[in-house]
Amino acid sequence: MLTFFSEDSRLRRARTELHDGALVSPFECPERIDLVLRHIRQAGFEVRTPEAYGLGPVHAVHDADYVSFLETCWPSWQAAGHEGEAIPNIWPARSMRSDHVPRSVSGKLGYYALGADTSLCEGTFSAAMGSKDAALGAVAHTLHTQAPSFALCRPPGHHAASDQFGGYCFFNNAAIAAQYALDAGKRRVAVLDVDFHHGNGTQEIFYTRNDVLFASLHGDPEVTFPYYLGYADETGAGEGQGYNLNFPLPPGTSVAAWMQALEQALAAIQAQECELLIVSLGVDIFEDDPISAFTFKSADFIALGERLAQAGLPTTFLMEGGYAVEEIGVNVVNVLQGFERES
Ligand SMILES: NCCCNCCCCCC(O)(O)C(F)(F)F
Ligand SMILES: [Zn+2]
Repeated sequence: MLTFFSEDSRLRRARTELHDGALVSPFECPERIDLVLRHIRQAGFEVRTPEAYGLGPVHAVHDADYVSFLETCWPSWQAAGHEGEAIPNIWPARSMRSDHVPRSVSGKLGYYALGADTSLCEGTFSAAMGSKDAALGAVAHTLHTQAPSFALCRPPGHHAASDQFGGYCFFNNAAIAAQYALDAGKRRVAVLDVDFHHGNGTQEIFYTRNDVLFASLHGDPEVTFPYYLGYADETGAGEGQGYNLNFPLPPGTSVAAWMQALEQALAAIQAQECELLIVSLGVDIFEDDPISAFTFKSADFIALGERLAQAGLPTTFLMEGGYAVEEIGVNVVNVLQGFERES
């Protein structure tokens, strides 16, 4: 399967992540790229550098002030004399106001941040630009040829909302790709999120719209990040009512139960006559993933790819999560090869 990847993805090399009360080396590290690329190349997939699509497709999804913040935060943080990486420690929490963006970079940081797990640092903006270009290159290829494609997106995107970063995400690659497809003439696009964590950002971006059907299978937010979105009663609003489907599943969910939820998601995608399928492919549903709690074995990823091919839609896969265990490369390629064999 044709793979798109931008070397700019390597430019974000955060040193710290606030995890379980300590600053640790980030789980979402550049080495993930090499783990996946090695297996992609062993599988014989062509790897193509995408063209630079600029900020237009980003502004079609994200607010301009948020994009400007991402571009200027790191230099502003350094200019303010802060020693460490840019990590928020105050938010417009419930008791505060959120109709005003403070002038200070510390105030802006909390305003635009979902949480404190994602440090901003040198190269973050450039890497996010490379990541969304890979997504755009892949979806443009699928739109042009009907053939499936894969974008090795890093950093990931599905937690990024219209004006918020977090969960290792800055630009919502899946939303940017979906909007690009709609602008290219598709009447309805399905975004299927199979990452262990709920795609809160993708949900927020399309929540009141019926031209994107968002379906997500994920760890129950009662006990799983991002905790505050991803419940089954979130079904869309206004014109989007019925076009948002959440399938929260308890930690330890069997693959059989997970696949049953997938059947429901695919039935809805078929019923709503979607013309393109974008898969937010997180392979952190793997049984050995260090920060997740589902039970996929590597062979189950083949079955996942096969089942998605049976949906019969032009399909673009975008890399989301999956952490530095050797198997993430095997698991990604298993999905893509399973899909290709079944197509
Ligand atoms: N103790 C719980 C710590 C949770 N920390 C943040 C987890 C972020 C997951 C990111 C992801 O896997 O959903 C993505 F696909 F975006 F990369
Ligand atoms: Zn995840």
